[in-house]
Amino acid sequence: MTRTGPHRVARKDTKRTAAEGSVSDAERELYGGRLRYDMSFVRHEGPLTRVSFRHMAAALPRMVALVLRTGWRADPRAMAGVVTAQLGQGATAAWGLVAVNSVLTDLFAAGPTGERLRESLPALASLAAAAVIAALLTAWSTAMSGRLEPQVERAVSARYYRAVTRVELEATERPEIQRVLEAGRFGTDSARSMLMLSVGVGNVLISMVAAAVVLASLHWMLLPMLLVIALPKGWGAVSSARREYVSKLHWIDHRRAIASLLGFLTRPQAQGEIRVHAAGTKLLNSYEEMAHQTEGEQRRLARAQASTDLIAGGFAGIASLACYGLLWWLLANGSLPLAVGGTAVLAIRASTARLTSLVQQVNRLYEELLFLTDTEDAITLATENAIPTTGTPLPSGVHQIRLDHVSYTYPGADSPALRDVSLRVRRGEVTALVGANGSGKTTLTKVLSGLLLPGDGDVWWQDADGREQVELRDADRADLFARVGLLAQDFPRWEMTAAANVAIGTGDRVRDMDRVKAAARSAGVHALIESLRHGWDSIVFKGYERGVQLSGGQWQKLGTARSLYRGAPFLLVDEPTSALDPHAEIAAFEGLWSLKEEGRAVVLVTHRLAATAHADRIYVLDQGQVIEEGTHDHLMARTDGVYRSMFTAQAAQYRTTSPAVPSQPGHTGAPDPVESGPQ
Ligand SMILES: Nc1ncnc2c1ncn2[C@@H]1O[C@H](COP(=O)(O)OP(=O)(O)OP(=O)(O)O)[C@@H](O)[C@H]1O
Repeated sequence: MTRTGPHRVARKDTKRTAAEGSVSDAERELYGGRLRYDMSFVRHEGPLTRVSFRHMAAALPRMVALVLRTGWRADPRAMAGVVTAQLGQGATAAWGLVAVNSVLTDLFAAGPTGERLRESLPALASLAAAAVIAALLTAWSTAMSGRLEPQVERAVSARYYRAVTRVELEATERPEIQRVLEAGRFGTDSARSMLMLSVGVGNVLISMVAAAVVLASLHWMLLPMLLVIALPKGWGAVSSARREYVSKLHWIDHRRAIASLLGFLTRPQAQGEIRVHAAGTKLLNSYEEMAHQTEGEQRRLARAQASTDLIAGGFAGIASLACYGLLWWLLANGSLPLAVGGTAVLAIRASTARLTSLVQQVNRLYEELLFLTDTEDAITLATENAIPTTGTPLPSGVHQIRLDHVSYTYPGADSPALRDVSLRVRRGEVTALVGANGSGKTTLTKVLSGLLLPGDGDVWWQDADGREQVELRDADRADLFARVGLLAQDFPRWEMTAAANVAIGTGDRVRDMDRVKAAARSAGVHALIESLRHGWDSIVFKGYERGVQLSGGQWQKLGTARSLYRGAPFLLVDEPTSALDPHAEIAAFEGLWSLKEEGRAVVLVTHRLAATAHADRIYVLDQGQVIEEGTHDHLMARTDGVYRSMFTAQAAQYRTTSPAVPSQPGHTGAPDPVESGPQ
């Protein structure tokens, strides 16, 4: 949205839309305008603000069908119970009205009062029975829907999350898919709300239909009368609901901006700058301004709301007056018995009171329907883009991965991240990937691990002599993933116990604490965890009971332990030592080297070239291409080589006698890079 008006919002400028007027200077300064999510649920703003009662009513069958289907799938008995209770409540409402009519007929009949009261006793008993049965049915409906709602929510959430976690990684990189998948998250609890609202709507609708049927059977004129009163009430309720919704929408942007801003004030990572850079003062002042702006917006909305209510109430009053006039005329000229008139008044009053709640609930039902539709769309899209669950199993003795002329371009990227890459990763070897930032190393590990499928070229998983082989696209991906251990640069830090953080490396397999401890020992983090007051049960996040704060390096060791615990034959580690101290780093590399001795394949992405000196094979990447390959000695022998130049530059930093000052650009002047390199 572009804005050309002055920054300060003039309060009296009533011609401005609510959206434009609700942006404060602070929001413009900190967020460049309204703080909006880049998600497709925002597309519901239009439909929801324009929607008419007719439109919503037309969507009602679809909503009901969706709720019934979801409920039936989750718990057929509870669903049947809810529907039966609802129908029963409608029937008792009709029965109650008929009983009221009988009571009034008996009371208004000719004869002595005592006799008339006695005459009305059976009808009164019937009325009481209807009330008791209605109460029982309400209780039953409450119990059944209470049992059903969480099941419905779980069913939809599980379907959604199962689907989105199976999507091909590349598909999640495409903005158009990512948006749909993300938007689906907001509808997972809509099924539950829809069920709750449907019960409410069903209840009101059935009792209103029952009232209409009873009234029509008493006198045909009573039905149009009910409708005439209902219409202005309905119009008023739709307008109020829509206004309320628009107000909520404008609040959402404000609330989001304010919450984001206040969140920083207490976020641990921001505490230093909040104090030292006075960022806290800036944020607090901005908060004051934004909150002030919001209050003004709220006042404006409240005034508009009051006007709408006044108009709706006025029309409803006029309609009621006309209807009661008509009723009076019917009673006066004897077309309607007095008792029927009394029943009509009671039915009309009860129905119109319910109407407002009906409209509000249908409005919310419609809103939830849109969100639930998003979830269903996300599930469909996720299923279409899912990693196949079938495929050719890998050869039992997989020994190597061979890449033949592999290229890969990220969706939306202008240039490929990998171009024509051919290489081999063998078990019993350490393969190092080196290169400048952005040269494609991480992307390559994603292709090697089967997370990304190349656009061109093949990735073969082969046995030792290459006779048995399966190409990545044909492979059973679950089988393939089972052979891979990953330590990504940005590996997840689960807010769980230390033990869970290691053992989560094997999914839902039963945790083996001996192996957890062995992996931690190899990663150099065992002693630290054992020394904690709650040991392996410590939650490795501060702020929880038993919570502890780990340093960056300690986390990296825990991440390494996780990938080791997996025990996979192909281990891909991306910058595993970037946060480690020198001794820990040496120990970590020694650990990786011992894995090679165990017959595993280690793919090491690192900028620490001292470590790559011992790798069996080094691939140097530049702008997605392999530009050099070989052993350390081989690469160092190339006088004009990129590897040699990088190694030399790094080694020069370790010379303590004279600092590394290149005599000319691109040349470090290091006399003997191998001897002066980090050890
Ligand atoms: N998810 C992504 N979407 C689009 N482009 C990406 C994505 N991830 C990486 N790239 C681009 O692909 C190229 C290679 O990135 P990659 O992360 O593989 O490099 P790298 O060699 O691992 O870098 P570094 O040493 O900084 O970790 C870069 O130009 C990067 O901008």
